[in-house]
Amino acid sequence: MYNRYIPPPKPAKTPSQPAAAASPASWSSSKPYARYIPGQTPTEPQPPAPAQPQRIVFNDDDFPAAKPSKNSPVINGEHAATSEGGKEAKSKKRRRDETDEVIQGDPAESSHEHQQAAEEQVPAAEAKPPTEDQERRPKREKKKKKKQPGSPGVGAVDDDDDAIHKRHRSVFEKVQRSLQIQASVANVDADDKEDGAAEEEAPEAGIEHGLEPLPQPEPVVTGESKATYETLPRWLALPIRVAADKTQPFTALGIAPESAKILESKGFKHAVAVQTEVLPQILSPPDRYGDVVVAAPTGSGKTLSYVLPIVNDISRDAVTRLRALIVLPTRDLVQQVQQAFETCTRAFTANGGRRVEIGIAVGNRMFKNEQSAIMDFEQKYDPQGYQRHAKKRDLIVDLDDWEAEDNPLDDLDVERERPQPLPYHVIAWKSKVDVLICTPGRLVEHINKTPGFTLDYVRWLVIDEADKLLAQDYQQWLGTVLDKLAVEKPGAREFMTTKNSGVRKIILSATMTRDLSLLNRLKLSWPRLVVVEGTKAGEQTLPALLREFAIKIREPSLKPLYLVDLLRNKHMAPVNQDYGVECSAGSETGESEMESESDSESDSGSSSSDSDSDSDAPSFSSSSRVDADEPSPTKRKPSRTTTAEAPKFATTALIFTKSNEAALRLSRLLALLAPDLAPLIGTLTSSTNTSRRARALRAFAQGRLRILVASDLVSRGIDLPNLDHVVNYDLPITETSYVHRVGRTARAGRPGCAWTLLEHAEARRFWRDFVGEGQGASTSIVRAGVVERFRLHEREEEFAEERVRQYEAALESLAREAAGGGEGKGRK
Ligand SMILES: Nc1ncnc2c1ncn2[C@@H]1O[C@H](COP(=O)(O)OP(=O)(O)OP(=O)(O)O)[C@@H](O)[C@H]1O
Repeated sequence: MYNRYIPPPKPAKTPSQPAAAASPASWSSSKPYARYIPGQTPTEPQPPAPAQPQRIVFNDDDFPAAKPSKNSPVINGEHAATSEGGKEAKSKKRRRDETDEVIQGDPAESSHEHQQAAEEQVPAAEAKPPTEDQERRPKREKKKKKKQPGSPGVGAVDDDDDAIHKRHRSVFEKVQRSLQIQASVANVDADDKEDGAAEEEAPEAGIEHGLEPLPQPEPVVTGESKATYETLPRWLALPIRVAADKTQPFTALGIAPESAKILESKGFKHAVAVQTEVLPQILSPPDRYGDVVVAAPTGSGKTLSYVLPIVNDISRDAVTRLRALIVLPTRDLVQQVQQAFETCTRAFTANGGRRVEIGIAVGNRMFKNEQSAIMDFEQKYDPQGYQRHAKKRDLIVDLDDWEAEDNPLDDLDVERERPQPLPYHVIAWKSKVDVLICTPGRLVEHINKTPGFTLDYVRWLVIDEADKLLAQDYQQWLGTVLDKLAVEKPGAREFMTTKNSGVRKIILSATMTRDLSLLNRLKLSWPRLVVVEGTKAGEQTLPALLREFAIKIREPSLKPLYLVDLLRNKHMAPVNQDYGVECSAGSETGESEMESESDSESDSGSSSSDSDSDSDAPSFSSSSRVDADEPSPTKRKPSRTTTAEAPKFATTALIFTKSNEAALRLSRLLALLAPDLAPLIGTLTSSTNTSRRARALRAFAQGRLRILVASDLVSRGIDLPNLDHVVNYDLPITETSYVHRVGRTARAGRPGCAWTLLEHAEARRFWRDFVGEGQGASTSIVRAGVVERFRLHEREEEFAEERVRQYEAALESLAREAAGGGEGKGRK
């Protein structure tokens, strides 16, 4: 900021004063700096004219090259930045400023001056500070002269000399102050370095150069206040909780006694926890309506909780129409749920209800065959409709001659393949099924391509394994289906047991998402969330009777040998009563040892495993068909391999690998390393064709296969009756995946064991993310017990050389087979 000084009125000058000052001698003064003197009036004696009479010019030597500065003020229309000559040049500019302009009071400028002045090294003796008035006066006078160019010069020159002196003093004073400040700053820095800690210096008295800190707003105080509102919708924040051990007779839940009796004969004596809450939510008229979301652990009986009420409802309808859509992520699950529906249908038929027709839609058979399995037609007399049809058909015939490649009416190909009506008749389509159980992709295909396929009458939509299906929206299936379900046809969606109409959605998973953006896509109406007690939002609860073990793999290159040893270990024993042996983990003495368990007596090679199974355990899985021509899994014989002696592998195990390829390879390697187990090993991958998979599952249920090597294809939903052991040969990627994998055992209130093989690099992740142990650990998995560390081998030297050689030979053999020449190619 520049303030102009307004001096008091100037006294009149005597004629003698200006003459001396204006003489040429005064120009050659020894003073280092001279001052611009305006042109003289013609009446006065003229001094020898300098080259540039308007201004004193300084030698370039005095001002080495300087960089332009944008802060430099404009002088005579020429920016100071254009002058060259380094810092001295700035001084020059500054001096010009001082003589040509009155510039005062700008602290920043003042600071700049200090620096310049310091560089000039002016003797301290001259540094007597003038008063402010003295300092300003010459400038003011100079201004005045500028305004009156013709005024006499001698007195003015004297005044100017004084002013110059004063001005110099002012500059020197500033230099002194500046030097003092620099010295004090340097001292502080030195002290700081010496002490190793910065100490607060008392503020330097004197000029602050306008560097006071800007006023700052008050710091925001971040308290630990809690939100006064719930971020989740009410139905999600306040679920309906049901105790895990709750049971109730089916009759108390609205199931007719005759049906309950049939269910009991199938092994379903009473409703288990999740069913006790979900059945009334769906069955009871008329106050209960709206959608139901179910989050309950693996193997807790979620399937029956929707199958029973849906069959109960539909069995009251007189006509077969597509009333229910059940969407599942895999074909194997579709077949398994089909079995559950068949079982329940029998129960309700016994009660006098209409037989509910069940259909499936998966990608493992010809689409045409599937179409004809779910849709039927009849000829209906309708002359007008026939006319319309004939017109359309003629159009198609004409188009047949049209050989354009991009025939815009190619869509009518579908029309061509339709059955043709009799004269004066039309084709009336009708559904052959009441319930369609399907994978999402195939469902969309039927919606788009199957003549007469309509969702107009659908009033139940079930999405099982919902978190998976929502996360991967195959062919935008959900949007397509919901759009179709939004179509209202009067009376089409009326429920038989209530006065309600519309579509009811049942959404289930053991690892239900709480992601609202995903749940919102379901367009739920009046939803209720049912959870089994103990499950909190975001938690994934493991079955209560599951025991988990972790095995350290010291030599990852020999991992398959560890697996063989685990399978042969005495702790790898039957844990379900079908085999007549209690859970044996940690129950035997021998070379293997449970690190955290004391041993107790039991014999994994118990002869009781030879006896026929006599369990009442119910099951409706595809692998346990109850067809007349096949033995019931609940009455199964343990195995053809079971003899009077102890079986080679008395228990059952499902081994998970990271990929299809890994599963196929491990399966073959196991057979090579343990030839005696080879006939008991099966493989389940998505690259195995569906009928083979179904055969393997059936063989497993019947005990002909006892070891299944699988990819994550079967990690969800698959119900393998009496599966004793799950082995994580490869560590799963997510907690959710772990929960589903190990949840293949310890189902429906039975015990089971899960074994995880851990290479060194995986151990940390496992204990931290899946178990919740160690620094920074956190897991969403909730377990009743602890994960036990299990040591397979006692000796330091785990595998004898001979075994390692055998292993290498097996690997070579595998490589030969992979190259196409091996014998074992194409096995199970
Ligand atoms: N009321 C019941 N009484 C006895 N057993 C039952 C009952 N309900 C279901 N089960 C049995 O429990 C087992 C697991 O049932 P289900 O497959 O429905 O579990 P789930 O909760 O769907 O598991 P996942 O989440 O793994 O799919 C099945 O073998 C089934 O036969």
